[in-house]
Amino acid sequence: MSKHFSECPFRIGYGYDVHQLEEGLPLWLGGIKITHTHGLKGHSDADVAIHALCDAILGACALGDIGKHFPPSDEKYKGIDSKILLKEVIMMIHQEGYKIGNADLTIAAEKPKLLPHIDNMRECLSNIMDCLIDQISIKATTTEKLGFTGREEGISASAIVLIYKANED
Ligand SMILES: Nc1ccn([C@@H]2O[C@H](COP(=O)(O)O)[C@@H](O)[C@H]2O)c(=O)n1
Ligand SMILES: C[C@@]1(CO)OP(=O)(O)OP(=O)(O)OC[C@H]1O
Repeated sequence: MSKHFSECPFRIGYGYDVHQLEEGLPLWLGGIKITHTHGLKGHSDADVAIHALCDAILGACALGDIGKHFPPSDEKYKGIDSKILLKEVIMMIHQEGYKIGNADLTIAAEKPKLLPHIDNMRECLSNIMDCLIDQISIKATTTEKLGFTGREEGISASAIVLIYKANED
């Protein structure tokens, strides 16, 4: 069911997510698997960066959040690849007539070093999001050993997204 949006052709959205680190789990971040001693725990593959991004995109369209569309209580999402969820979210905004303008993400992780993986993540996400790599920015930061990210208990991610109304012809 299509919603009635305001006349403004641009909308922005913000998303934030946290997942706990556990030894021995695979680490999925920004759609790619990264070699590390610990991975993130969740009902899905726990890709915290994709989850923040999905929430930002859904937020831009006032469509709720990922938990509303893909409930963690539903067995069908157990272990699911978050790239599948992102693709579904993109389809939802396309249905409303919107496309991705740009997205900017920050991942807070004490370890591992993410810089060598950032461009692979951007390429992976831009392919799913039907946009160019330069429309996706991903940054990494430590939290200087402070807080739960600093103690390597978890990783957080935040995302901001601009979407625009695409021409109908
Ligand atoms: N997991 C991380 C965290 C940070 N980086 C890169 O290091 C730079 C410095 O980090 P600070 O937290 O000291 O500001 C940061 O700008 C990133 O380029 C990283 O690669 N992986
Ligand atoms: C991705 C979903 C899928 O069930 O589960 P989790 O991996 O637990 O992730 P979270 O960010 O806690 O919640 C969102 C859920 O939609």
